[in-house]
Amino acid sequence: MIINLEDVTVAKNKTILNQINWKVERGEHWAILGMNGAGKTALLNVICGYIFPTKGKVEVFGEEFGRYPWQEIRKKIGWVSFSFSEKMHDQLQNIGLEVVLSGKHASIGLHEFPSDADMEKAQGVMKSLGVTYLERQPYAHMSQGEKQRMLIGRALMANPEILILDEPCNGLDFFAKAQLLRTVEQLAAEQATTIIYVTHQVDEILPAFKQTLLLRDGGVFATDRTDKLLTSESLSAFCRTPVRVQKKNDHYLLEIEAEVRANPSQT
Ligand SMILES: Nc1ncnc2c1ncn2[C@@H]1O[C@H](COP(=O)(O)OP(=O)(O)OP(=O)(O)O)[C@@H](O)[C@H]1O
Repeated sequence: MIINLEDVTVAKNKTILNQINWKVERGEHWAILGMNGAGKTALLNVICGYIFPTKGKVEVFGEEFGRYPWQEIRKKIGWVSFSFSEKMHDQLQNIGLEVVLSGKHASIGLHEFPSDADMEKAQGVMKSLGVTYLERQPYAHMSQGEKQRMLIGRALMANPEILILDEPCNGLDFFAKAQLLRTVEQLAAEQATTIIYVTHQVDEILPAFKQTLLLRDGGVFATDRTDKLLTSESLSAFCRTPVRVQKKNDHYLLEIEAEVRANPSQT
């Protein structure tokens, strides 16, 4: 078990997370689907030890929160967040290769001359993400989609045992999104790393994410195999509104029933 949450509750002036139970086995790939304000970020913060649970037990890599130095746990987790890409001001002048290399020590710039082995690894990571062409390009001049892939590369440089992709398609146009999803799909197929993909969007949940957690109002609505959860019936209950889910070319598509009724040609 790589993550084990038991009855985790976080209460501030309101209940943010409510009795979360969730178990992740090493090597599994999970999607976390939830609307705005469902508690996705809070849940990630609990796992990474930035928010203390009010009640319940948090175990990561078999260690219990409160009984183990969590900075050691964090070193083994790569959390790639869209909001982080906005905060990378210090990386702006760095070229792609330097951004990826800096992930080895989770630093902003490069403080030491990289070894040949590190260079080789960074180049390998960039190749696997399809961004070799960005090795010499300043981060500042990259598109949003390229920056996102660069940040994934940066996280991979530290050999994380858990890779968290936190809404990585935010702000991407449909082409960049398709490209990024292809990269994620490939990553999930090739890497032994446990990947957690956090999203609002059903169509981003790729076949490689075989397990899904539906998070609603700070609580676990359901956890199960993705193909069992991403159905019209279960997502209608989850969304509290009739929706229709279809699978096309391995992608799930969700339509709100009212829209379908307004345009019967789609049925
Ligand atoms: N420190 C805090 N104090 C009080 N309320 C908080 C705190 N942090 C988060 N919340 C609230 O908890 C709820 C869950 O927030 P969270 O950011 O985890 O949601 P989310 O699922 O990540 O949403 P989004 O998809 O919009 O990013 C929200 O209603 C938020 O306002």
